[in-house]
Amino acid sequence: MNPAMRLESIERRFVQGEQRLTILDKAEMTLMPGEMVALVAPSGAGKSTLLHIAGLLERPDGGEILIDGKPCGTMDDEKRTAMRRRSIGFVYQFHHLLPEFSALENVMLPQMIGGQTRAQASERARRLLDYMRVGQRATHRPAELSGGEQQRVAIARAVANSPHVLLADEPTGNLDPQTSAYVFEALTALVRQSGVAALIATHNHELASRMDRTVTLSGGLIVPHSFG
Ligand SMILES: Nc1ncnc2c1ncn2[C@@H]1O[C@H](COP(=O)(O)OP(=O)(O)OP(=O)(O)O)[C@@H](O)[C@H]1O
Repeated sequence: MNPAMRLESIERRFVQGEQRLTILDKAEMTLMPGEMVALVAPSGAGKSTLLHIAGLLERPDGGEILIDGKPCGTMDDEKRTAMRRRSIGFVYQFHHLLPEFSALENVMLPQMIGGQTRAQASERARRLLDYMRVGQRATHRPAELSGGEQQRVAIARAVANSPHVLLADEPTGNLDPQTSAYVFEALTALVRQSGVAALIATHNHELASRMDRTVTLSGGLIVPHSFG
């Protein structure tokens, strides 16, 4: 089986005034299809930076990102955008849904941008919203949904184009513990059912311990993390 994503020798540095920060220093990681990996690291360690690089939103200073075996480092911006739309789904801490569109339309949009017809997009969006148990709220706009419902819609949108890699940055970070557990369960079920490879940054050790493995950032490297 080929890895869904492979990070090779990734480097990322920031210069801020006198300060030179090395966030990633020849960092390596392999994500296999269907694997659910927690990324746990202190604030400021570089979790978002890593997710942005893995998601082709930001270019590293060095190294290579392979999605489904295809190297993305030398792709121009247009090809990277196409690869991102086709192969990568994102979930953020705050849902980032488009406020003027309904839940259904929010899940339809990426599919229509990807070339699906309105009817195809609508059918899949309905199925995904039902699966996430927010089907009854399909016509609601984001402001008319609870925080947990917004996140479940955002997860449905992230997987709408059947990505091979799902990247999530604190997906339950702004939810109360009970809602957080509920949203996490729905996310896990979707990951298991779809076979997508998921890398999920979280501060929640309990949720992290329920994933297949946990990694952290140390000395610019991605290393296995164990609790305790
Ligand atoms: N564009 C930038 N310019 C300079 N420094 C940056 C830039 N982006 C991030 N950093 C620095 O890199 C470090 C890692 O930031 P990042 O947002 O990846 O951390 P994080 O682990 O996601 O933190 P948190 O858990 O607080 O969200 C931080 O110290 C941050 O200040």
